[in-house]
Amino acid sequence: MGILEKISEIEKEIARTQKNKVPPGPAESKTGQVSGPALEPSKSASSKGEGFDVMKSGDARVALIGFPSVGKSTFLSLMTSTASEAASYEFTTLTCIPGVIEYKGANIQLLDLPGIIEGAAQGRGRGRQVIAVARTADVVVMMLDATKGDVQRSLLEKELESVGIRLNKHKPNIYFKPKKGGGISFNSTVTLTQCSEKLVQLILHDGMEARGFLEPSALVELHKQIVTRSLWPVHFTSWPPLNDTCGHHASAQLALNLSYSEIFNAEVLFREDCSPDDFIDVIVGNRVYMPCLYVYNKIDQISMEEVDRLARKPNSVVISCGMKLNLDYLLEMLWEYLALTCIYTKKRGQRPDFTDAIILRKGASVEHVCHRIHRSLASQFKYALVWGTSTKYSPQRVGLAHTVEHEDVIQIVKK
Ligand SMILES: Nc1nc2c(ncn2[C@@H]2O[C@H](COP(=O)(O)OP(=O)(O)OP(=O)(O)O)[C@@H](O)[C@H]2O)c(=O)[nH]1
Ligand SMILES: [K+]
Ligand SMILES: [Mg+2]
Repeated sequence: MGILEKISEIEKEIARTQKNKVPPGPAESKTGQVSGPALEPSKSASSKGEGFDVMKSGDARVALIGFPSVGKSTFLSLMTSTASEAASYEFTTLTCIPGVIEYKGANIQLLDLPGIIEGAAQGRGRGRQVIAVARTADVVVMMLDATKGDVQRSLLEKELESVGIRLNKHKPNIYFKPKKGGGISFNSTVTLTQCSEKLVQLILHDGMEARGFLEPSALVELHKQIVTRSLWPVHFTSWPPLNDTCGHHASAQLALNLSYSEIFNAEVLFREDCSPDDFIDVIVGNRVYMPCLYVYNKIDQISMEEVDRLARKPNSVVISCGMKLNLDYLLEMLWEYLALTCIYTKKRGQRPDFTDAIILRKGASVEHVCHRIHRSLASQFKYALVWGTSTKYSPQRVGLAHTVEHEDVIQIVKK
């Protein structure tokens, strides 16, 4: 097959599998002025912003995480006007290289990073710095080599998990409050299929409480979880050692000691059917819940069946940087995952200005809007009128603390 035929084949395949996967209701710009990405690689190599302490800039930050030589730098050079050196040898990139994607009027900071490998979280290579940068991102793009995607993906997921990064998960809806006394009060507003009051107590209490509740296989699993999440403030011992008990002594008496700080008094309310892992995340705290887009690059190297399989995976996009395939769709998905809030302003007696959106992160307030318009506006602020989904009535008078929502229209009234 010639190269052009191959490209058209892949394009057809992508059209079949991916185009209809776009989540409903994308945040279309009302102006219709969709500023496309700069697809031409830039010649001007920028040496600015090297090292890992890159200033946050623009409306959102996306970090490129992946094994060496999956095409992260090639991607940055394609999507932004920054050139990042790409080469066929591993660890070409040694620092954090920032670029900017201009899309729908937003400036999205894209960070090219060194490749990471298994053991990154323990400090292998520059893994620790890379993961620290990933923690600061609004969305992680996990770039994978389509020819070896699945293995790389699960290894990297484990690395990120181990430092408390939770991908494509929301914060578990569990109310948890340690108390001075009164024991453990446990309640749930939904039917629980993975946790029970007993298990919650077991997780909160110290060692001996656990005896008899857990099967050896469950203990082995628990132990694995604790070991893989090395940052847990959890101490775990068992006797006999778990390796010996695995499968052999099904009825062995196990002494389990699991402790964070041995919580005996707390209020626990499950508002969601969470797993024991989710609950432990809540106790430990300090977790980062982050959207992640899995991007399989180099699909020019794999069979059509494989393209099809990868394209159908959840949270996944297939691309080829080499052949510039499906990059527009990737941008659309990225925009969805960033879930930015676009606000339109309106002057008194005039129609809203839909040509110039103010782009903010989710959860932004009227005060954030003011700061975007003018530095001193918040100090002169009297009230604002808001039309849109964030208010009960349209318009509604609101104060600086009011949280705006996507596509709200706002009119600010000064003192
Ligand atoms: N066949 C093919 N090769 C690609 C594609 N994208 C990138 N490459 C090649 O893959 C190699 C590695 O690309 P880089 O952009 O340096 O990869 P990287 O992930 O930045 O690598 P490190 O910085 O070393 O971690 C280069 O030889 C690229 O030309 C693609 O879509 N198809
Ligand atoms: K490389
Ligand atoms: Mg690179």
